[in-house]
Amino acid sequence: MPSQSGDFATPEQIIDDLWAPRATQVLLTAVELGLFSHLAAGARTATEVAAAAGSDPRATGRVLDALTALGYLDPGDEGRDGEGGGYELTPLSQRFLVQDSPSYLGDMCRETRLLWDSWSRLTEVVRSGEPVARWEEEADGRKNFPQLVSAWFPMSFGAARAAVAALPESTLAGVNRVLDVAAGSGAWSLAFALARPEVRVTTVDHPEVTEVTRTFTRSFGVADRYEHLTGDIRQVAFGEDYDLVTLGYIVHTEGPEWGRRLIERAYAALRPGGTLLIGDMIPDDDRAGPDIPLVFAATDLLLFSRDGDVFTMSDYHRWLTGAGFRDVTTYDVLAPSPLLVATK
Ligand SMILES: C[S@@+](CC[C@H](N)C(=O)[O-])C[C@H]1O[C@@H](n2cnc3c(N)ncnc32)[C@H](O)[C@@H]1O
Repeated sequence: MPSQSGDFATPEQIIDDLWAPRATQVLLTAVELGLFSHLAAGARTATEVAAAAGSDPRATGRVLDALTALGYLDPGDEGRDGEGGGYELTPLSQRFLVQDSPSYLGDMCRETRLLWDSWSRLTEVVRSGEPVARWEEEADGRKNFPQLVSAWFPMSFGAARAAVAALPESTLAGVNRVLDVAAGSGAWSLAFALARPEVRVTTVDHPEVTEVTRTFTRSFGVADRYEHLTGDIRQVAFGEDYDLVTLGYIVHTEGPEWGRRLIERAYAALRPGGTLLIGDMIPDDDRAGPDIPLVFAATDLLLFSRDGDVFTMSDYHRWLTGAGFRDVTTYDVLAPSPLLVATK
C-alpha cells in the first residue's frame, strides 16, 4: 500500500485499484489465447503471434504492447521497427505462463473468468446481505466446484508440497493413511502420495468433483492408491484411524459453526498422535490485514456463501484446542496464509 505521510495523501492507490481490472483482462486474454506459449514456440512479431493464436494481428499487437508495459514481455530485438513490434518472454512469463512449463499458473485464470460477472454484484449483496449462490449447499456446490477446483490446483499443490517439506521427518514417516476432506483436485493429499509410496488416501467431495479428483490422481499415476467417499461433507461418515487429515481451503466456506464442527470431526477421524493440516486464508488477529484474506472475505465469501468468513489464528487455536488437539503449530510457506498443523 502506498505511504500517506502526514496530511499529504496522493490519489495513486485509488487510481491503481480502479485500473487493476483492465490489466487483469489483458492478462486473461493473453493466457486464453496462449500468447505466451506462442512466443515460447518461436513467434516474435504481432503478426506471427496472431497467426499462431488465430487472432487479429492489429488487436494482438495492442495486447502484446500492454503486456510489455505490464512487465510480462520484453521488447525483442527481432521484428521491431520504429513503431515497436518484436516481443520476448520475461523470466516471469517464461516460468509461469507458458503452458508446458512445470510451474504453469495459467489455469488459475479460469477462476477469475468464471467469477468475474458475479463480482459486479457485490454492492447488491452487501445491501441485502444475501449471497448470489450458496456453495456450501449441495446443489450449488455440485454445480460450481467441478469447474473451479482445477483452477485452484497450482496454489493448493504448491502449499501442500511446502507442507510436506516443512513437516518434521518423524511426523512424515508416520503418514500412511490420509483423509483429504473437500479434496477438490486432490492437491493436498497428492503431495503426500507423491512423497511417500506407502500413502493410501481417502477423499471426500461431491460426486461431480470426485471425477475431477480422479483425473488428477490418474495424471500423477497414483489413482490405485486412492478411494473416494462421495456426498455432502457435513453428512458423510469419514471413518477413523487416519494418520493425517487435510482441510484444504474448506473451513472458510463452512463458516464458524460448521467449520468448528469439521475440526472436531477431523479429530475423531484421526488415530491418537495423528496430524491435522489446515490450509486457509487467515487474517491477523485484529483483522486489519493482510489484504488478501480480508478482500476474499468481503467478496467471494459474501457472494457465494451464507456464513463464510475468514478466521484468525486465535479462532483456529480456540477451535483446535477445544476439539482436543495439542501442539498447534504454524508453517509460514509460500501460500496465501501460514499453514496450521496440530496433533491429536
Ligand atoms: C475451495 S475448494 C478446495 C479444494 C481443495 N481442498 C484445494 O485446497 O484445492 C472446496 C472444496 O470443497 C468441496 N465442498 C464444499 N462444500 C462441500 C460439501 N458440502 N460437501 C462436499 N464437498 C464440499 C468442493 O466441492 C470443493 O472441492
